[in-house]
Amino acid sequence: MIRTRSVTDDMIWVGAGDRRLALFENIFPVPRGVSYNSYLLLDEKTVLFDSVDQSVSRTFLENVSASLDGRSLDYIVIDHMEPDHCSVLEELLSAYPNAAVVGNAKTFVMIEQFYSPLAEARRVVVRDGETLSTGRHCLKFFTAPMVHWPEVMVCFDESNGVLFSADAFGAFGAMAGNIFADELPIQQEWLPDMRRYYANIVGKYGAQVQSLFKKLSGLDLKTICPLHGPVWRTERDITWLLEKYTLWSSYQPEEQKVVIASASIYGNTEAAAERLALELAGLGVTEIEMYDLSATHFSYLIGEMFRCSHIVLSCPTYNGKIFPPMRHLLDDMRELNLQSRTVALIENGSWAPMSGKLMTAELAAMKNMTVLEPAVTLKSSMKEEQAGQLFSLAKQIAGGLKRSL
Ligand SMILES: Cc1cc2nc3c(=O)[nH]c(=O)nc-3n(C[C@H](O)[C@H](O)[C@H](O)COP(=O)(O)O)c2cc1C
Repeated sequence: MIRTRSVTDDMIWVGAGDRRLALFENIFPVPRGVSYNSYLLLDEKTVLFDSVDQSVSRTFLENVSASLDGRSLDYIVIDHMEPDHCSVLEELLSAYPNAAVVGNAKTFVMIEQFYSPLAEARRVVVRDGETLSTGRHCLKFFTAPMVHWPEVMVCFDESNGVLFSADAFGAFGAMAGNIFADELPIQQEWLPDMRRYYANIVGKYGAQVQSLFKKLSGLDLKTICPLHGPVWRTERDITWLLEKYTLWSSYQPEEQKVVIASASIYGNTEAAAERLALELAGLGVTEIEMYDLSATHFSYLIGEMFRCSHIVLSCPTYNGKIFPPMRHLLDDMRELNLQSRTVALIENGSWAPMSGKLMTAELAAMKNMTVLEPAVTLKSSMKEEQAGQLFSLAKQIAGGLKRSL
């Protein structure tokens, strides 16, 4: 049964959604599912842009076959070799024996690493800036190294302004019929999962995303077709999307807001974090998010940290170290290159509190982090006499927020 949608008059979305997957990359929760997008261009030559994950291969192969409607497949463009887009490659190659694979030199190295050797006759090697004519359409390829993986490239259709953007501009979440951003509640429902996807999957590579933007500047982008999530086709949506990506890739906060990352074993450190939130609220700060690190997957925190200008890290000492959930979060903050945030610290310990000093050292290894002084130190639990210290911290945060508003 065919389950496709037309994107342009001669290009079809032939992808599929997976709502059963618990963890994307076996690590990121996807409660709204995920889509694997693939697109078929029906020009004088037929071109398939990327493919899908094994889990949706049956739907996908049916979609391709029905959309080709008896025609043969001439090209399979591989913008990204990650298995969630390529694990059906061998099935495609045997189902369509005349199809040649279009990729760059690095693509073909990875094909051989993951799969069987590919005959020379079935390879079309493209370099950065090269074009391929398919009849009415002219496809231009731009390498985009480390916009997730080293072999990544994007493909711009010069004849109609469609950009096949690989993992860039992707999102977690499976679509239900409405595959276009202008049909979906993007700001209300999709934005948190777009940001979480960007921050956790591509966040580390802000500089590489910016380099890709430079290559694409001057192109008239009419439609953006990513490998996950909605297709973008209105000028207003594309402008909004590019603005978000400009902020995220330059590690600028989207909003003047506070996110409190609370780690706690028995609740005493958490109580102090809650008191800080109340002091902030008392000072007129309206948008405060607080998460328990043991109950919330770190990817949500990373998403929130890419959004918010101010971060509070609240954590007890554990065997002379930082309590492990916070350690994991700090590791990820550094790995994903999070930078240019203001951070306040609350530490705790019953005999030798160390978590504040250790968190400060971790933050010093990140770029342009401002740590507010002094951190609040608790000895087991917060006493009312310490309320003044939390109030001072809240005043510094609120003052900073107001200055940047
Ligand atoms: C397994 C374990 C190891 C701990 N290690 C330390 C430590 O090395 N230094 C210290 O001062 N406190 C240590 N503590 C004590 C806690 O940091 C302290 O009781 C703190 O108040 C707990 O805060 P909470 O109520 O937010 O969980 C440890 C507690 C546990 C359960």
